[in-house]
Amino acid sequence: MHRSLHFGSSRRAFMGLMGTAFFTTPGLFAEELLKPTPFLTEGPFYPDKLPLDQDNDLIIIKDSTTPAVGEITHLTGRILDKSGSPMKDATIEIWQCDANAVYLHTRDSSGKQEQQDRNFQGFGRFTTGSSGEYRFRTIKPVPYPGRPAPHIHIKVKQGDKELLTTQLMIRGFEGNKRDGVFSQVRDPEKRELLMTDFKPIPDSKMNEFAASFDIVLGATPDERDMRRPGPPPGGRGPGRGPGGRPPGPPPQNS
Ligand SMILES: O=C(O)c1ccc(O)c(O)c1
Repeated sequence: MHRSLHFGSSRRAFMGLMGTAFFTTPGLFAEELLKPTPFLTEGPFYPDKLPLDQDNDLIIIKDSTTPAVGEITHLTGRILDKSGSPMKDATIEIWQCDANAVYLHTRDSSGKQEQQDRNFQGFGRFTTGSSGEYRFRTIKPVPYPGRPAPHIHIKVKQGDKELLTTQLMIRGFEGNKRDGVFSQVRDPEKRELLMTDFKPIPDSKMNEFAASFDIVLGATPDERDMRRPGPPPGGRGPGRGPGGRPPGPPPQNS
């Protein structure tokens, strides 16, 4: 009793000393679980034809000498499991519209031939090594008609398994509050987990940005289910499971 009390108070003091590092340094304390990155819909524009160049540099297609239009952004981060261990051999895919709001999808680009930036790769892939780190060079996302929150679509796979589909938003961007898709994430803490700062890189001659975004895998199907609001007043209704979703496969967002 005395021992554990003593341990408790010294642990608190230790945590105080560690400050936020305790909470933000994954893998330091195995018993601390990280908050899983929330799911968000794939949206309608995962490329229908993948580009020939699928590398992690979306600014330059193959060995072109003309870069994409837009504000160059270095997007980096780690793919972690809930206990903070890096995930090796995880493939992260990103896709986003170009600086003129055109996706690499015929349903979007066919009516926008004039405005499409043909120098933007629109889609990229990176497979992690043992550090779990990933790295992309892309553009700072821009608003899309009907999507006032600029965003980068993300999918994480391991082998044939899709582990997470989500979207990354720009922290502090004014349009975030008006975005209907992002509003599917109601919990402010979860919204926070889908935003990061896009910081100007000091002294960058090309006014580049750096954005860091760690992805934590391990959301359960219920945590991924953003479509259905909580149980209606007076009960969940017939045939609904404890998560408030009807039995059967998880809903597909469109
Ligand atoms: O619902 C839509 O129109 C829509 C458009 C673009 C997106 O990136 C998206 O996720 C949804």
